[in-house]
Amino acid sequence: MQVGELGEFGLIRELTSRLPQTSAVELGPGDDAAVVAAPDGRVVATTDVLLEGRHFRRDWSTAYDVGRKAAAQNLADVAAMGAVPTALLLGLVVPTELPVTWALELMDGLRDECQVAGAAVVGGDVVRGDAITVSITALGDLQGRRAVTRSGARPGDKVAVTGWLGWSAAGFTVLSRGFRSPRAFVEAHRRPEPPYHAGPSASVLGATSMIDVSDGLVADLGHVAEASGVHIDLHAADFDIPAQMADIGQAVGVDPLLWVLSGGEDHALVATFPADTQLPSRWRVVGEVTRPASLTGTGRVTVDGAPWDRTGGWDHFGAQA
Ligand SMILES: Nc1ncnc2c1ncn2[C@@H]1O[C@H](COP(=O)(O)OP(=O)(O)O)[C@@H](O)[C@H]1O
Ligand SMILES: Cc1ncc(C[n+]2csc(CCOP(=O)(O)OP(=O)(O)O)c2C)c(N)n1
Ligand SMILES: [Mg+2]
Ligand SMILES: [Mg+2]
Ligand SMILES: [Mg+2]
Repeated sequence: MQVGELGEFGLIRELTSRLPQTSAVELGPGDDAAVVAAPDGRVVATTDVLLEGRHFRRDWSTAYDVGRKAAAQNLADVAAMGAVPTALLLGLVVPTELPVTWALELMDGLRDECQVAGAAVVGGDVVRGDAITVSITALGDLQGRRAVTRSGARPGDKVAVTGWLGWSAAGFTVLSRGFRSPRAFVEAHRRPEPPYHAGPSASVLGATSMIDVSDGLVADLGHVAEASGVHIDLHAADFDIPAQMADIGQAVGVDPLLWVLSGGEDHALVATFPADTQLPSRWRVVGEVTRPASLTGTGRVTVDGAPWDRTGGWDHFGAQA
C-alpha cells in the first residue's frame, strides 16, 4: 500500500501506533502538542533536516537505517551540549506513492535509536511532497548542569575524542564506488553509533567545550576554535588507523587519515578539557589548544603544526556536495 492510499490521518495513526507509551513523557502524540518534563526548567533544543539524495539514498539504506541515522544525528547534537536526550519530533515529507512500509520502518528506526539514547518520539507532522524529507527536532535535559558550548576552549586544554572517526566516510566512499562491502564501514555509514552517554559525562568531567563530528573532525573543531578564539593543534600519530581501514584505503586509493580527519557522519564527540583532567579510557587525547587566536584572525586548526588543506569536511554548498 502507498501512503497516498492510507491518507494523512491514516498514516499518522499507523506511525504513532508504533511508539511505546513512556512514563518519561507526560503526554505523547495525539494532541496539539506533547508535554515533556523539563525538571531543571531549561530545555536543550536542536534540529537537523535529512533529504533524500543529499543525506541518504533508498538504494543504499533501508528506511529503518534512515530512521536510526536521522535520530542519531539529532540526539548526538543534544549529547554534545552535555545534555541527556529526552524527546524527538518528526517532520515527514513524503511522495504519495511511497510504500506505507517505508514510513513505518523509518518510524521503527527513530523509535529504536531514541531508546538507545533514553529519549522518546513525542510527535511530528506529515506533508505530501516530491522528495522524502525527514526533519527532526530533538530536546534534552541538562540535569542542572551548565551547557558545554563550542566557545569555552582555553589555551593549554587537551583535545579528546570518543566514538568512531572515519568509518562512515569510508563506507560512503565504498558505496559511492558501487560496492556493498566491507560491511563494517557500510554499516557505520548507514547507522552511526554516537557515544550519547559520553556527552553528559564529559560535562561532569569538566569539559570546557564540545561538539559532535558531523562534517569532519577538523571542520567541526574549526567551529570550536572560532567560537573560543583559539588555535587547536592535532597530532596525526595519536589517531589509531585500524588495519581494516588501512586495507580499504589502499584498495580504493584513499589515505585513511583523510576519512579520520575530514570525514563526517560518525557523530563522535570531541571535547576540550583542562590539561590536568583525568579522562576515562574511552577518551583519546588527540591534540591541544595551543594559543589564543590573534585578535584580527579567526580560530584555526592545524595538524602537526601545519594547516590541514586536504579537503575541508562537508559543506552543503561546497564542491563535493
Ligand atoms: N536555518 C537556520 N536558522 C537558524 N539557525 C540555524 C539555521 N541553520 C543552522 N542554524 C544554527 O547554526 C548552528 C550551526 O548549525 P549546524 O552547522 O547545522 O550545526 P550542527 O552541525 O550541530 O547540526 C546551530 O546552532 C544551528 O541551530
Ligand atoms: C546520498 C549521500 N550523499 C552524500 C552524503 C554525505 N553527507 C551528506 S550530509 C553530510 C554531513 C552531515 O550532514 P549535515 O546536514 O551537514 O548535518 P549537520 O552538520 O547539520 O549535523 C555528509 C558527509 C550522504 N550521507 N549521502
Ligand atoms: Mg545542523
Ligand atoms: Mg552538531
Ligand atoms: Mg553539517
